Amino acid sequence: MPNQQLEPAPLLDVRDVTLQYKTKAHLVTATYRVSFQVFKSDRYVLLGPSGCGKSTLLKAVGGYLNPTEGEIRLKGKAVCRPGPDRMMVFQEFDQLLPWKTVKENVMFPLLASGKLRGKAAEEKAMQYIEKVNLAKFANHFPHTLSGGMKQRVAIARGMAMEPDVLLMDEPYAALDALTRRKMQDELLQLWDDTHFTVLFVTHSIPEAIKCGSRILLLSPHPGQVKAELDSVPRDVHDPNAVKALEHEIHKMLFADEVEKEVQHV
Ligand SMILES: Nc1ncnc2c1ncn2[C@@H]1O[C@H](COP(=O)(O)OP(=O)(O)OP(=O)(O)O)[C@@H](O)[C@H]1O
Repeated sequence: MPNQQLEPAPLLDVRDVTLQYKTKAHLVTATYRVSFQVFKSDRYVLLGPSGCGKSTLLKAVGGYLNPTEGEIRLKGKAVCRPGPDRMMVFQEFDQLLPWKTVKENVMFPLLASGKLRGKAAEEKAMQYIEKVNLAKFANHFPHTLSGGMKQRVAIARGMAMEPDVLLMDEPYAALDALTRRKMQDELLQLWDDTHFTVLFVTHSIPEAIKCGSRILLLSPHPGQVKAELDSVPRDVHDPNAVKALEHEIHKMLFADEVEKEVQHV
């Protein structure tokens, strides 16, 4: 038998996906024929200007919105509804249940989905609460935590389900710059520990380069794929390489606007 080198199958395959919202007065096309593939352990970033459909794409991968055109497959199976194999972390701080402690919040989806029960759910929850450095706060209620800590609980809750892919919608958008940087470092540390697969939405170019391994650039509304790039590998500590990629991405994202501006002059 010839020794065939097979390409690994993508974990997530988004193919020619057009997403639309039907309102009473309008039909809004959020993305137009977007395709990309996410492989196991990718830190895959959707990057683009406000309104280009990043959150809508994430919602569709989450199964909350079905494509008008195209198809989304996870491990080869078409996505058509939400499922515990895709856990979503939102940007809002108040995504935790205020009447439950940190531990109870993290246990909640494990119990509600029937994935684990009793002591096993508690142990799994504690394992991830420790990973996000909140063991001391396991019995605290959300209102006693800072915004960054609440966000870590939300991440622990998503990760405890051990989904095939963790979906994060601008998870740090509402944090101050210092906490944001700390949270980005923590995300990367968690990734070093567990190599989870994450699909991450941001409109920050530096955040995409820092946190992502692959970056999909989307055009302004309606979002179409402009390019797909590798980020700067994390073992390359050359600030010039980062600056050069930032510049390249900026040029690609805003090239049309520059052309328009030039025409106006
Ligand atoms: N529920 C909705 N009903 C109608 N139109 C919507 C709805 N949600 C989003 N849109 C529209 O779809 C387009 C894409 O929105 P989306 O929120 O996905 O963009 P985004 O890239 O995530 O933006 P941002 O970076 O500002 O969060 C926008 O034109 C938006 O106005």
